[in-house]
Amino acid sequence: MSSVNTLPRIKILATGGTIAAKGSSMTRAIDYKFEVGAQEMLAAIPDISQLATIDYEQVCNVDSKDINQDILLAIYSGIKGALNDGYDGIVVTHGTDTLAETTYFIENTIDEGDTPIVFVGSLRPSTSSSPDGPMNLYEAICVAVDPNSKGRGVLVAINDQISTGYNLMKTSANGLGAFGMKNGILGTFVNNKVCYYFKPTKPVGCQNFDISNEISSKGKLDLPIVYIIYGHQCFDTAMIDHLAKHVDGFVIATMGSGTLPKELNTKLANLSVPVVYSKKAAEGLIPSTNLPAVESRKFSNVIASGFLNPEKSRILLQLCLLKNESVNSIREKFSEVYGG
Ligand SMILES: NC(=O)C[C@H](N)C(=O)O
Repeated sequence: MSSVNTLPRIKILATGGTIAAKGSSMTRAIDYKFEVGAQEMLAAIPDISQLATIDYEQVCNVDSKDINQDILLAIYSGIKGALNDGYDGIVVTHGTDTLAETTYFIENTIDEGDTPIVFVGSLRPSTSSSPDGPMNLYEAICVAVDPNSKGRGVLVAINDQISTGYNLMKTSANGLGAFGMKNGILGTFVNNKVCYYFKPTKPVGCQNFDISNEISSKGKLDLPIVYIIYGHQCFDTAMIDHLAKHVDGFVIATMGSGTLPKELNTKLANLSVPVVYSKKAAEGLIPSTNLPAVESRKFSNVIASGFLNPEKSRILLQLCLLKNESVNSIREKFSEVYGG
């Protein structure tokens, strides 16, 4: 009698990160090499074959600090391809340092329909005395096969926590609980059981940019150049004049909730490129009412980031500029982030 395999089909896209790393000893958590491929990662969780039929693709094997536009596009194309191929779920293995940038980019550029897209990484390399990667990968696949994961946008499974990729933020440079942000935690695990706290919904402010026309026939994407500036005491505004020659836009991490020294405000607000006012603080938001002279619209190039931190503001501004949006339309997109 022939048996029909009815297990969900999952596609793994492996990109590297600590989850794919080997260190020189079991206590060494830096200076590792990215030597673990998708096949070896899956070999560490043999029980997964009872839950899903898995195919994999090695997109690259790098530290996430080295993810550039070409790799970002390769991840985007890998996800698009897996969606076209009708997989039931997609899991992307990725380094944690820039995980939130990739998940935010994918959330805003891919409409996943009913197919869960789940990112996963680890804080310890595979050679650690107790690596977290295998369990994190196992749980990410559990999320990808769970019907309750549909309609929630891009998800992240790390350290027994399911989060939205949109709100994700690495809040600690080390430690298993490195993704300790307050907003955007959707659920947890008990063993391999996925438990959501909420019914499916997408985070407020998700955009849906169709970038397919902007990808060249050679498969390249040239995103506009946006620099992030970090506000601090004794800021030398001459730096802005120098940088402004090279950019299509700026994001400024303001000192508080939109506050900057007067001289810096005046400098930024007289530039011909858009400037998004974001924040150094991990939590809280910048409403448009906190922008300099917003009532009179005197400074027409300044935009409030809402809840978005500088990295995410950079990506949203890049996508808006890629689509040649006016400053007013960019401001609208940012205001959707907090309903402002
Ligand atoms: N835990 C990690 O994955 C950190 C690593 N440096 C990366 O982002 O690739």
